[in-house]
Amino acid sequence: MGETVSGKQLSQWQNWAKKESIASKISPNEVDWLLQEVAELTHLELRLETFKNRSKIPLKQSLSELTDLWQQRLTCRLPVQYLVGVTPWRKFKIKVSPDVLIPRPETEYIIDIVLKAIPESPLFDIASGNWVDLGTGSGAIALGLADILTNATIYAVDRSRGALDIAEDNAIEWGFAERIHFKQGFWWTPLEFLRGQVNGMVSNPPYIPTELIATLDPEVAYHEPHIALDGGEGGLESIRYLIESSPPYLRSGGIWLIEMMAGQAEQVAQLLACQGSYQNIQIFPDFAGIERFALAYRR
Ligand SMILES: C[S@@+](CC[C@H](N)C(=O)[O-])C[C@H]1O[C@@H](n2cnc3c(N)ncnc32)[C@H](O)[C@@H]1O
Repeated sequence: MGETVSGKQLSQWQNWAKKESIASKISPNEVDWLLQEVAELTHLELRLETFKNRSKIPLKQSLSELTDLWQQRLTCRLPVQYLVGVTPWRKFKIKVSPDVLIPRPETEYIIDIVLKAIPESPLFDIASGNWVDLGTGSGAIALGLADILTNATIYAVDRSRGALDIAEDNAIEWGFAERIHFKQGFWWTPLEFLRGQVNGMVSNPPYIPTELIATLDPEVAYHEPHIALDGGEGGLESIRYLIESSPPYLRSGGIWLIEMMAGQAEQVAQLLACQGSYQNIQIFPDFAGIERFALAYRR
């Protein structure tokens, strides 16, 4: 339930939440992130506290509800994105819930790699036709593809019904409901009808070795869905499967592009080369210079 508070009251709450955050080794900037959503104040207004002298600030949730939320952040290490219910990703504000992986800033770059990869394909019509986002989660990659490939039809697959519900909401919110088709199932399985007709497959599959999951930050290990993280023993189970299963679906010259974990590039390139159906295999670094993306073209 919302309430209207004075700027002074909000500033007091902001200061309390920031102090508690610092004591819990959580970035105090996250408090402003929450307040941007709840109080509809800008990042700058919050940082400079220019709202302090306002007599009335409407809040979508009461201060006592905000306190409860912040306690969850501090004690349960619930990611702030799940508290707020949205996260920024490329030009989108994406709805998220604990049913989906929070789309990461690194993954934004996969859409730019698609743009770099398209001119290198021998297919003149590669930017249109059928494109696929396997393991769509919140639908972030599907939205990114629909945004840059304005004449393409996107098929977005996930095994998780909860994830697809969120992804569908995001597609509707951003006006892509007509061009993104959602399917529930195991990787390519719900897309049998697209055999030999896909121009591009883009995926950010689970790639964390099972044995490492318990060592991740509690925000990730306790709250993000393990189906989105767990890449099996060694981490390459899903990537290996995508390498083996994709050739029958891709047109000759079609794009195969995935995100992977630091340290997996050499093995992924080798698996692609040994499979025999791919050519022009390339590895791309993320903004930190770490090799995180593998691209190949169907022979
Ligand atoms: C790392 S998350 C990526 C989510 C989203 N694409 C992103 O980049 O933020 C991996 C996604 O793959 C889905 N997934 C895992 N195994 C799958 C399978 N066998 N078939 C289809 N989707 C699967 C998970 O539910 C999860 O949404």
